[in-house]
Amino acid sequence: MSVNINELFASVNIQSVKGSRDVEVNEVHFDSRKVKEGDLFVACRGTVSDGHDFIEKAVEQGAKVVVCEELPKSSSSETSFVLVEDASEALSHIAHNFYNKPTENIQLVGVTGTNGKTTIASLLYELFRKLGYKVGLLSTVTNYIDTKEVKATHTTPDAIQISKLLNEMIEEGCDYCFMEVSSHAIDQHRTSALNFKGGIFTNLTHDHLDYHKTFDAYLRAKKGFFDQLGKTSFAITNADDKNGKIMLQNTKAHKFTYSTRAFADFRAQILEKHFNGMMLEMDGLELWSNFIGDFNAHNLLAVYSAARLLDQPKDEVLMKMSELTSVAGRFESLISPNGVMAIVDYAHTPDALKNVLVTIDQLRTHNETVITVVGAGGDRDKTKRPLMGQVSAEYSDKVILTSDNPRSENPDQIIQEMKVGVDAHNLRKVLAITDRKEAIRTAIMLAQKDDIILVAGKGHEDYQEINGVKHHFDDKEIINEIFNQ
Ligand SMILES: CC(=O)N[C@H]1[C@@H](OP(=O)(O)OP(=O)(O)OC[C@H]2O[C@@H](n3ccc(=O)[nH]c3=O)[C@H](O)[C@@H]2O)O[C@H](CO)[C@@H](O)[C@@H]1O[C@H](C)C(=O)N[C@@H](C)C(=O)N[C@H](CCC(=O)O)C(=O)O
Ligand SMILES: Nc1ncnc2c1ncn2[C@@H]1O[C@H](COP(=O)(O)OP(=O)(O)OP(=O)(O)O)[C@@H](O)[C@H]1O
Ligand SMILES: N[C@H](CCC[C@H](N)C(=O)O)C(=O)O
Ligand SMILES: [Mg+2]
Repeated sequence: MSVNINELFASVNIQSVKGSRDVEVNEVHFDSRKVKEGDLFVACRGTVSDGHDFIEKAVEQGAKVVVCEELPKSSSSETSFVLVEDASEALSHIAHNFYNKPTENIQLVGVTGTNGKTTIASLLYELFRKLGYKVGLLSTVTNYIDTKEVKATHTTPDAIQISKLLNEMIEEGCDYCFMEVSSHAIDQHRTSALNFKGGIFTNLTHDHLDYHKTFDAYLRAKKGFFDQLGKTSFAITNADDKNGKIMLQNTKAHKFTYSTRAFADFRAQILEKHFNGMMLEMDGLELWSNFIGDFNAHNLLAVYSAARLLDQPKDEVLMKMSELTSVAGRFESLISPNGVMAIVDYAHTPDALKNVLVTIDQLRTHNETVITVVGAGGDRDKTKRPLMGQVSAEYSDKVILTSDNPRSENPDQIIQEMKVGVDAHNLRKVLAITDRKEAIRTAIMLAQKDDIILVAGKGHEDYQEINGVKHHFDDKEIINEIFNQ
C-alpha cells in the first residue's frame, strides 16, 4: 500500500516542509531499525534516547519522508523533511490517518486510573459480546479483534499498533472497542488522535512515580485524557475517589458520576457478601455478581454505566452482567487437596494490596491465617516498595517478601526496600525468600487447612524478568504443581 503524505498529515500541525510535499510512502515507523525503502520515519524524543539521533540511519535505509522537531545539520535532498512541534503527537495523527481513521467507524471507550482498568475493559468486552456485538479489546492481559487474540506487550500499545489494531477490528466488523489508557500512553501521546466515544475514570492512588516524578504530574497525565474528549462523548467518573471530580473539571464531554456511597448518576450498593460473589442493588434493581470485594462493586458499576451510556437496555445489561466471571489473574482462587486456599491477584500497588487483603479478611469465617507472598517490580517506582511492605504486614498474619520482575535491579535490595516500610511491631511476621517459587512453596508448607495464601503482583503474567531475560514463570502453575506434590 502507498499513501500520499498530504492525506497522512490531515490534522497535524505542520511548521514547515523541506522538500517535496507530493510524496507517496509505504509504511509509517517511529523506530529507525524498521525503516525500509519508501517509508516514513517519525523521530520521537524518548526516555532513553532521542529519535532525532537516528534520522541519518533512517534516511540511509531509504526513508522518503522524515517527521521531526528539529532539522538535522545535513540532510539528503531526496528525502522530504516535515517539521512539527511535537513529533509524538504528530505520530498518533499520522498513524490514525494511515490506518483509515478507524475511530470514525468504531465506538471506542477508554478506561484510565491506577487500578481496575483491565478488569473494567475486559468485562465490557465480555458483556458486549454477550449482548450480541462483535467487539475489540486492548488490555494489559491480551488484545482481541473479535475472537482473534493478539498478544499484548503493553497496557496501551504504541500509536501505530493502536490504529492498526482498530482498523483490523473494523475490517472484522467490530462495533465497539474497549481499551485501557495508561498514564504513560497519555503522556507519550499514544492516544492523542483517537476519537473516543467515552472515557471512564477508576481511581488514582500511588504508582508510577518513577516516571511521573510527582503525584500531581501523574494526576495531570490522567486528566489529560478527559481534557481531550470531544463534546459528543461521555466521561464517567468515580465520585467516591478523592480525585474523581478533578478529572472531569475541563472536559468538553457529557459528565456522569458513579458511586456506592454518595449521590450520583449511577448508584450501587452491596446487599450481601458471599464467598463466591455478592448481591448488589444496581441502579434500583438487584444483581447477582460472581465477583467479590468492594472495589469490584465500583468496577461493575463503571461497566454498567458505560453500557447504559452506549444505549444498551437496562434489564438485558443486568442479566448478562450476572453471568460475567473473573478476569485472568484477578482474584483467582485455587484449593489444595488438603483445603488450603491460594488466591492469585495482580495487586502491585499499595492500594490494590490493601483492597485485596481487606476483601480476604471479610471472607474469614473462623480465625484462618492469611499468608501473603509479594514482591515489587525492579526498574519501577521505588517509593511504592516500603508502602507495599507496610500494607502486606499490617493486613496479613504472615508475609513472605520475594521477587517480582527484578529486571536490572538486585532482587535482595528490592526486598530490603519493602522491608523498611514494615512497622516494628509487624517485623516478626515477615520472612524474605528471594526465589519466588521457594517463597510460594514455603507459604504452602506453613499453611494449614482453611488458611488463605495471597500470591500478589503477577496475576496473569507468565514470566519472571531478570536482567533483560523473561524466564517462564506462572504463579498459578507453580501453586498447582506444589499443591499436587
Ligand atoms: C518508559 C516508557 O514508557 N517507554 C516507552 C517508550 O520508549 P522510550 O521513550 O524509552 O524510547 P527510547 O528508547 O528512548 O527511544 C526514543 C525513540 O528513538 C527510537 N529509536 C531508538 C533506537 C534506535 O535504534 N532507533 C530509533 O529510532 C525509538 O523507537 C523511540 O521512538 O516508547 C516505546 C514505544 O512506544 C515503548 O515501547 C516504551 O515502553 C517501555 C518498553 C516500557 O516498559 N513501558 C512501560 C513503563 C509502559 O509503557 N507501561 C504502561 C503501563 C503502566 C501501567 O499502567 O501499569 C503501558 O502502557 O504498558
Ligand atoms: N477498582 C479498583 N480499585 C482498587 N483496586 C482494584 C480495583 N480493581 C482491581 N483492583 C486491584 O488491582 C489489581 C489490578 O487490577 P487491574 O488489572 O484491573 O488494574 P489495571 O488498572 O489494569 O492495572 P495496570 O496498571 O497494571 O494495567 C487487581 O488485581 C486488584 O487487586
Ligand atoms: N503495568 C505495571 C505492571 C506491574 C506488574 C508487576 N508484576 C511488575 O512487574 O512490576 C507496570 O509496568 O508497572
Ligand atoms: Mg491493566
